[in-house]
Amino acid sequence: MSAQQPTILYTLTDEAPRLATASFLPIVRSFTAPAGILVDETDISVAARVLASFPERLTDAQKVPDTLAELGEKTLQADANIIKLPNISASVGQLIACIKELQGKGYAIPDYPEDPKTDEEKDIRARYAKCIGSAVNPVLREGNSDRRAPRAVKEYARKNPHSMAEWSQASRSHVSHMHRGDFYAGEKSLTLDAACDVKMELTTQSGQTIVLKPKVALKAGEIIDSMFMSKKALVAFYEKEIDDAFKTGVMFSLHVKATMMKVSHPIVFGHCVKIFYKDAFAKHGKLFEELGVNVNNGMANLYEKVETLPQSMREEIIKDLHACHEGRPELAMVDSAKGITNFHSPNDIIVDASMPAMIRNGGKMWGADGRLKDVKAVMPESTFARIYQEMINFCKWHGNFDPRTMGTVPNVGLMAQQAEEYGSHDKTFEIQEDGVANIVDLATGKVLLSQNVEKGDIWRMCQVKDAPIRDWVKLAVTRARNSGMPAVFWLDPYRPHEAELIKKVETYLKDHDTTGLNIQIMSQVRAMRYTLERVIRGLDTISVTGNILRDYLTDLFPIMELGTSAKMLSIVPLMAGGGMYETGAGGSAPKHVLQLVEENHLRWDSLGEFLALAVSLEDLGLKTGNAQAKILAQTLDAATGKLLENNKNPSPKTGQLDNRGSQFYLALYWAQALAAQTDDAALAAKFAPLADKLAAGEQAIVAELAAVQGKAVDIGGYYQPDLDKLNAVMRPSKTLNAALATMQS
Ligand SMILES: NC(=O)C1=CN([C@@H]2O[C@H](COP(=O)(O)OP(=O)(O)OC[C@H]3O[C@@H](n4cnc5c(N)ncnc54)[C@H](OP(=O)(O)O)[C@@H]3O)[C@@H](O)[C@H]2O)C=CC1
Ligand SMILES: O=C(O)CCC(=O)C(=O)O
Ligand SMILES: [Mg+2]
Repeated sequence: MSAQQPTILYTLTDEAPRLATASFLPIVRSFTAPAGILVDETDISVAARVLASFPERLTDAQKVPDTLAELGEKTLQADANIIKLPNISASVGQLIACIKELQGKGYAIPDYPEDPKTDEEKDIRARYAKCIGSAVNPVLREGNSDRRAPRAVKEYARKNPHSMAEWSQASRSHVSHMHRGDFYAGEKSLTLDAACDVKMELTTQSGQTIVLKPKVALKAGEIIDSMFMSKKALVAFYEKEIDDAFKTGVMFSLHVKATMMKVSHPIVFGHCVKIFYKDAFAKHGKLFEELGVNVNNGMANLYEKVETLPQSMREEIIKDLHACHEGRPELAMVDSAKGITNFHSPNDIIVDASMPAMIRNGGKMWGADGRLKDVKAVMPESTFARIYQEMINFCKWHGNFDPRTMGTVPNVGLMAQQAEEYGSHDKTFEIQEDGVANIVDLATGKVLLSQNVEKGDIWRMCQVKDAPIRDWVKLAVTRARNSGMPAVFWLDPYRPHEAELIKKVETYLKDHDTTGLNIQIMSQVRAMRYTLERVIRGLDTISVTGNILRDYLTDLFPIMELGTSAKMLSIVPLMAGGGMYETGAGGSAPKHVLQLVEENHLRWDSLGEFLALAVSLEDLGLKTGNAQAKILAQTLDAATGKLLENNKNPSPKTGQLDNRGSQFYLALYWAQALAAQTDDAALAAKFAPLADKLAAGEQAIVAELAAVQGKAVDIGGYYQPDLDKLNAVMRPSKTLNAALATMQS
């Protein structure tokens, strides 16, 4: 990395965004090089993170640095300017597939020990645990979150509305959540006057004291919570809801966020599978245990383990599993064509994306027969589930939203420094024995928060530091001022954690000039209702939320308004002064990779990348005084607007314009805008020849990009594609490549 040159760090991630980067980075560099801006890449893919975990097993040539840790350190520096694409938050299944692929490529990394016994196996497992789930975002998110639909994107959606299925008042779809015994029910919370160190320990009924977490350093002003989910209550809840769905003939679905809540949600998921297949587990439970089956990783894990059995036993088990369906409701499918149900893997139905998809579909999900049906959406934790029920109630009454007229709902989210539940997995435990779970001040021995727990309960501690809360309040006021929109803090005074937050919000709002601003605090359900009443009248409202609602709402509203969260502008103003620009608010779309490999068509829309790059350049211009960076930003925005106007987004259909074609049009419009601007004649002169070459080559380029489609291609790997093969597949237009090359020479 060069210290002198202004630098943008561009992340290499996984799946569709990684593919799109192979063609987009050369374009970006052709535009930034003439302005003296360096674009460095940093590989934070799951494959790179796995390799960085086992340096001692790799040859010198194979070793890779711990780029994620390096990037995490960079976020603490004032000059950080990072473009962060979505990455895989791996399930155990995905991790194992990644390990196999890397082993096949000659990397001597160890197998994933599913049931570690020796110290060595425990060490390996602990290292791999750091690669599972949402392992990247929490390291980099050293700031709060500002996500919104840019005006041009919203306008485009108004003029080109995506499909929205109709809602019927007779719909039987609904949300079911626990009403007692969940994390919400018994939460305790406090704000610390002074810094201290605490431990988390369990005093069992038999009188033993087990230290679960020896030390957590807490700062003054920090809010901490202790909460638990009762296993007994959870299991009873599942029994009741499965039974209810069966009796009333409605399809059953379970929605969790096992990527982010990587310790608690696989357990919550596993209990549901065990209850659903209760009879088969009663009969074969012991054998499943011997086989090392862990349904917290989904039914896929069970089927895989059962494969190793002799045929007759295997057939009996499969028969017994099928027999369970008789007294059970129909299960929602992830892929009905392939027979993949909602229980296949906990990462297959990720609540922030799955619930909006269900609501957009008129409250329906796919059944095994490939038809859309009403569904019971089970989300055990009541804390946030109720917002979805409120939206469903609203849709039943008012009908589906209309993207042509609906208002917009940007979000300001409390996220920095592993705020709230999303930072809790190293402080989450499955209780081994009945007892009392205490958070204890290490210096004084005083018990700060205490819970009575039972075997199997999930107990966790969450934290949120004071500085991020102040920063969040400031960001909310700034966004309200800059946008002129009302801002609503979605905070529930009946929830102890949020009651503590409300006190702080009320205090810190006084630090700002809020004259003329409409800033309110409402519980989630009221906030949803208030926002939706405005939405259908075409009015805009900022949602100011904690970390989980940040995640949920920034998929929910964009999916209603724009058809996808990929078109969101997603900024993380880093607290140390730098900026991280996330691309979109969605994921990495595995289906897109499959289509590319089978048909050489990439439907991924890089609009999120275009939007992020523009704000990244704008910020770089402001902070380094590089006037050309500002011009690059303005012209890129204009080019993105033109791209939308001219409908040059990728089509999902093979044979039509895809990601590569869309990127070409962006380059054409960007070069034309740069050539046409009059603020910097030298820059205009540099880009005029490129604009001419791209305009003259349009037909040839589009034809070259279309000619390759329709055939299978090999990119040399899923988790670690072969770079030569990837570049060849993603950059098939000789005319475009030659034009871009003239800018870097
Ligand atoms: N910030 C991050 O790093 C995040 C990472 N993830 C990870 O992403 C993976 C998949 O998650 P999932 O919940 O399925 O969500 P996705 O957002 O990947 O997928 C939902 C659907 O949205 C559409 N979509 C999303 N982005 C784009 C885009 N840029 N262009 C076109 N269409 C898009 C696709 O629809 P269609 O198929 O119709 O084209 C896709 O199938 C998981 O590994 C998850 O952990 C998830 C969220 C955020
Ligand atoms: O990190 C992840 O797994 C998902 C992040 C996410 O969904 C979000 O921030 O919107
Ligand atoms: Mg999300």
